[in-house]
Amino acid sequence: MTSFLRALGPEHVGPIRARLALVLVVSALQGAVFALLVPVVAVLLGPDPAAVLPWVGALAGTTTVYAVLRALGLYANFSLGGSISRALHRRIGGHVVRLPLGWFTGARLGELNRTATSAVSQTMQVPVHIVPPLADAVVTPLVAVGVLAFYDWRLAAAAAVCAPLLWLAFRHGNAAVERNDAAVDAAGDEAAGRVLEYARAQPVLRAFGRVGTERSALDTALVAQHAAARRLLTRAVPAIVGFGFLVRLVFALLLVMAVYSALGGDLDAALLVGLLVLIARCIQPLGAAAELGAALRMARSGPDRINALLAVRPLPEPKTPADPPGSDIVFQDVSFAYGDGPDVLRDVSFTVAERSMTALVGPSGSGKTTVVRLLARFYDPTSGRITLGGADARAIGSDGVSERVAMVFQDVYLFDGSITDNIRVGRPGATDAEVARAATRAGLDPVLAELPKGADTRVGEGGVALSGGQKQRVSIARALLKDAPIIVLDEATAALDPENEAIVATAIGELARDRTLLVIAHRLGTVRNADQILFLDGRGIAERGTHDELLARDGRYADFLRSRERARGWRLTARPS
Ligand SMILES: Nc1ncnc2c1ncn2[C@@H]1O[C@H](COP(=O)(O)OP(=O)(O)OP(=O)(O)O)[C@@H](O)[C@H]1O
Repeated sequence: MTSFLRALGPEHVGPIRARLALVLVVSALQGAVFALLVPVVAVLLGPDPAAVLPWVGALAGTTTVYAVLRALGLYANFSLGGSISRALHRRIGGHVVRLPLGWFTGARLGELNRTATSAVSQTMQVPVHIVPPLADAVVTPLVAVGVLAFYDWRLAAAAAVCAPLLWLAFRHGNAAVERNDAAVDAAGDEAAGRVLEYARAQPVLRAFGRVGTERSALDTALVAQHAAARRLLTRAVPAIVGFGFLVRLVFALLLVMAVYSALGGDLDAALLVGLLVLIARCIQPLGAAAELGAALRMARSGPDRINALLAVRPLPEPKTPADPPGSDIVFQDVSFAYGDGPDVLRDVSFTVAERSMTALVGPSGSGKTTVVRLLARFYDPTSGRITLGGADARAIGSDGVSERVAMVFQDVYLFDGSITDNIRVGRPGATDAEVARAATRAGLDPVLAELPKGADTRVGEGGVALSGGQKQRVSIARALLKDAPIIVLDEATAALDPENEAIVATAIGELARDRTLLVIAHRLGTVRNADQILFLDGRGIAERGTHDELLARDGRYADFLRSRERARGWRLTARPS
């Protein structure tokens, strides 16, 4: 319950407690209605049936109050369910937008998807569909035992002795679910992640003729999920059925005792019938307790999952963000590791002067992307500091950094909307004329002229597909519109056709003008033009200098270029003077 209330947030504690109180009152009233059946039946079958009227009145009154409160509870459930799911979606959404961009990896997206859908619905189930019948299962029989005690202490004592036994069986069922539920959940996460991966990897899989799912990671994950669910069922079902059996055994015992007392003359026959009615009415709700307990246990993973997400700490943000005018970049003794992994960068220091171009070069996995992620504040460094225009990125804050830095990546995400909408992502308040100008400067006009509705043509899902070079031009148009002083550019590794290549190069030249540029360089033309090249090797900067200086040194950069030259036809010559 604590985990559930924590997930909902403090403003829901009051309403949920009130709902819980109503549930308990309704269950107790149900017990009272059952209990009143005892005197009604007993008096009706006794020597003076006319004396039943006051009991019938009490039964009718209690039943009316019970029915009204039960109906109110059902009505409250509807609005409670809706308000819980709205509150949880707001909490999750409000939190996720504050998380560092580095948090959003592929696996995390699968997790987030499950948290926003099944975890929310599981959490909603608890007060709406699980707690009310569980309260009936526990409170109603307790009231019945109280009534038994009033009429026949031996029957009540027998019921009280059996109660711990039932409790143990209930706990046993819950423990069986608890032991296996975490495994089912983990297997579900793995399968959800693999489904996403399988969908994303379709081009690669098909290219290699891997059309089916047999022997794939997805297949393994689905089989594991199936096995985990079967294990849960095979462990939990016997425990749940066993509990139901035990409940019926206890009631059979009470029935035998009651009949035995009646035969011995210790219990009035009419009262016996009344007590039998009471006992019989309690079997059904109590019998469902184990199943509901298991459902409650399984639903707990919902709030647990939401709490785990809410516990991910956003990056600290300044109260009054710094707003430096400059756009030079300084990395000062920056070290960084992903989570508990090894250092990807160690004591990295470099300066990118305002309006200059720095190229990041290095083998795959050497840390180029990590450098630009740190610059864009996807993460904060583990130690050291990064300054933009002289102010620490942490003092500028995530929003301030994002305003200053425009990113042009090779895998451009296009929303399902028009090209204009997609460019306007760069600056949502931009006018149509500004968007059109950015499109022209990014070399998009020839593309738009070919499309049926020009810039209003829908792209992305359900719309026309753009080529890699065309998408990159949309990304450049976004950056031009954003007009940020610092540009981070990840050059396309995939070869573009010569025409596209020339247009993209011109558009990038347009973007780079008067701006500070940090480029993950894959093209010889770029490294030649860079004011500074930083050659990374997976720990830090192994070499730095201009293309000519580094070639003259004939070190690792020159080696790297030679291997590239062999692989791709880069020509290794110093810049013509
Ligand atoms: N999200 C992440 N979580 C954990 N480790 C990561 C993550 N991203 C990158 N790494 C690791 O950090 C190291 C540097 O990766 P990075 O992506 O910065 O290299 P890169 O030079 O950009 O590589 P490439 O040229 O292949 O894109 C690699 O060992 C990589 O496995």
